[in-house]
Amino acid sequence: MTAQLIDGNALSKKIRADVAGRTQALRARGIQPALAIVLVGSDPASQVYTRHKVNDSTETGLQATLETYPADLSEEKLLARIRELNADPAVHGILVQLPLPKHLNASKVIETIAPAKDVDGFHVASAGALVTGQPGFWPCTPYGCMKMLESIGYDLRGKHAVVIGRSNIVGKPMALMLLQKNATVTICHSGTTDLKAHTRQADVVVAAVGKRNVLTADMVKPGAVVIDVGMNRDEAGKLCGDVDFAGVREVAGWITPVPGGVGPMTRAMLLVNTLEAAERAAG
Ligand SMILES: Nc1nc(=O)c2c([nH]1)NC[C@@H]1CN(c3ccc(C(=O)N[C@@H](CCC(=O)O)C(=O)O)cc3)C=[N+]21
Repeated sequence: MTAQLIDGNALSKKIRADVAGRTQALRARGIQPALAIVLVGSDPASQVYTRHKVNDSTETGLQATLETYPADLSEEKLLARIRELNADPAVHGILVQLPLPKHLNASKVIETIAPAKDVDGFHVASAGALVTGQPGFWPCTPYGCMKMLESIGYDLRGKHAVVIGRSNIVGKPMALMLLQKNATVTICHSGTTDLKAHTRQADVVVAAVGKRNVLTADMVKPGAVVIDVGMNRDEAGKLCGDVDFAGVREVAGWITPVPGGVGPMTRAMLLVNTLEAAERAAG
């Protein structure tokens, strides 16, 4: 059996079209949804990513401004700028691109963003809202993974989901989202003994480690859904995920590719969150 592909490019296109429609409706009410992206330093990858985010936004009718600051920007100045953006009623979403230069305390910076504008979903208040099921913003990557499961009509109730990775921005929120949909959830990590024993039981595996070949065919139950959050490069410099795609696709029922899987969905969910922030502000 060869797994069916969950096409993140195609799904993100649908989501962006929906965002564009809702954005038009807001604009007709005189409200222009707006995202402020803050980039500190000149890391080339971050420059590419933030440019993508601006283009995605503009294409869907959202307004996005990219503010670039020198790498030696003081924390005091960055926090002051965030407070200004918090207070600006024309700005609905604030995204501070990560990683930040080392002299800046990333948690302090994120906690300074007003939770109502935290479209990345990284603020502790957003994390708390996810834990308790209250309205807030969900981190874009796991949120996008949930949309991928939804797109194939997958009912998580009673299913066993295994998340590999426990980061604050992917693994932990992913587990909570799966739990909210009534899956039985296991979180595996670097301290897990016998990872394969867990993944072989799983109906759904989400690989979010940041290392190649974390999940190979022998670790997957036939027919399982495999979601690959990884973003790595192989020895030829080609973008690849955490999953041995060629092997696992022969065993799994569904699989997400890299590129063209979770990445485009992450970007789409940022647009959804920004629009949602503007809709909430509009009442
Ligand atoms: N505050 C903050 N929020 C973020 O969401 C954030 C961040 N900082 N820092 C960096 C990471 C990385 N990230 C990506 C999202 C989508 C793709 C993406 O669309 N990838 C394409 C491939 C792009 C390529 O070819 O390089 C794909 O998988 O198909 C990549 C990377 C968001 N991040």
